[in-house]
Amino acid sequence: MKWIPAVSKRTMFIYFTLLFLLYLFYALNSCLVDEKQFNIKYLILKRHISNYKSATVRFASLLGLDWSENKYRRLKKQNLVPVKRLPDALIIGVKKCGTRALLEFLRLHPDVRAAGSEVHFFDKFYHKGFEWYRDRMPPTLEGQITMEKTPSYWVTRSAPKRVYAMNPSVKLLAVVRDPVTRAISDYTQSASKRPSLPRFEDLALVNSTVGWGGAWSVVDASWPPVRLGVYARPLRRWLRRFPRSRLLLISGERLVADPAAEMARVQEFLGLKHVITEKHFYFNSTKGFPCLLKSESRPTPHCLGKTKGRSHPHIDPVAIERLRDFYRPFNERFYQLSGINFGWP
Ligand SMILES: Nc1ncnc2c1ncn2[C@@H]1O[C@H](COP(=O)(O)OS(=O)(=O)O)[C@@H](OP(=O)(O)O)[C@H]1O
Repeated sequence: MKWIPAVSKRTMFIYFTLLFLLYLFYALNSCLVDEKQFNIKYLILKRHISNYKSATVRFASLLGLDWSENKYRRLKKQNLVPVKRLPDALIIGVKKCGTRALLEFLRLHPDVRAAGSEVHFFDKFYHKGFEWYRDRMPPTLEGQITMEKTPSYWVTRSAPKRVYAMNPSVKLLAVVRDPVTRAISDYTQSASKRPSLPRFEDLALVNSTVGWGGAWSVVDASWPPVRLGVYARPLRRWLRRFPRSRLLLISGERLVADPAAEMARVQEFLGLKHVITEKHFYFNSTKGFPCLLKSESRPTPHCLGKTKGRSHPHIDPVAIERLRDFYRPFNERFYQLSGINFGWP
């Protein structure tokens, strides 16, 4: 203990004061937080910072009255730790109308997080329960929207009731497209998996093997690619459970022709800040579709996958005309029910 007298009382006092201040700083456990509690990307991955230049930053003490709480719980209390939640919004359909494009475009928004693949909870896996469903969702911060898309919900009879049971105020989105093009797109997908599939015309029209334009050529309304284009029926089912204001119908054609304008409607509907604009898209003339300049997963320009925006086979114009005649009254009913004239020929 010979060294003690070498240190003056004054120096000891300074040392202890410094030590105490250090302890105090640790105990306060201060950290920088984004006041708008925006998102994991900003706080954790440190991406998209440019989007939030205006976000104010403050020191937030994590010191609460309950000293027993650890730092993780305090962060969680301030909603700074992402947790898995049931969806706030669902893309319920319609198959081959542009549902993937809509989801990928929405994912550009920092306040939207979505399950990557189709979950099929309300049609195939409902028996697994809501905990199973929640577990399929990406973690989100408070204020972020959790989403998933499964186009078959649109035509699943029990889906409206089941979705309502999960959350009666969930927001629903459905993309619709000219049912004739939709049917061809649906057929093209099947034909890509089964090259031996008969011609579209032979499946869409019955008794149509001899010459086009024969009076006997009738549309096979039971063939799924045709049946799915009768939008009025499923719409009526959804509207029995949900008010019209809770369902946004998106034009598949406009999503291709003017993605930014359509995404403005979508962001408005979801109560999101208008972050997705023209500057996110470019038109790829080779593909013939709008593509993304960058996204969450890729920093360089890219289009949706090979299976989106396929070229369609040539279809006999007479078969097209038959289908148009078939759909016309159903389309009219759909326009009436939805209150929107999509202007399909
Ligand atoms: N930006 C962009 N890029 C590529 N494709 C686009 C885009 N926007 C809409 N579409 C149209 O989306 C059609 C596929 O629809 P879905 O994504 O709903 O298909 S699926 O039901 O999930 O299989 C797809 O149908 P096909 O053209 O038959 O491939 C496209 O017409």
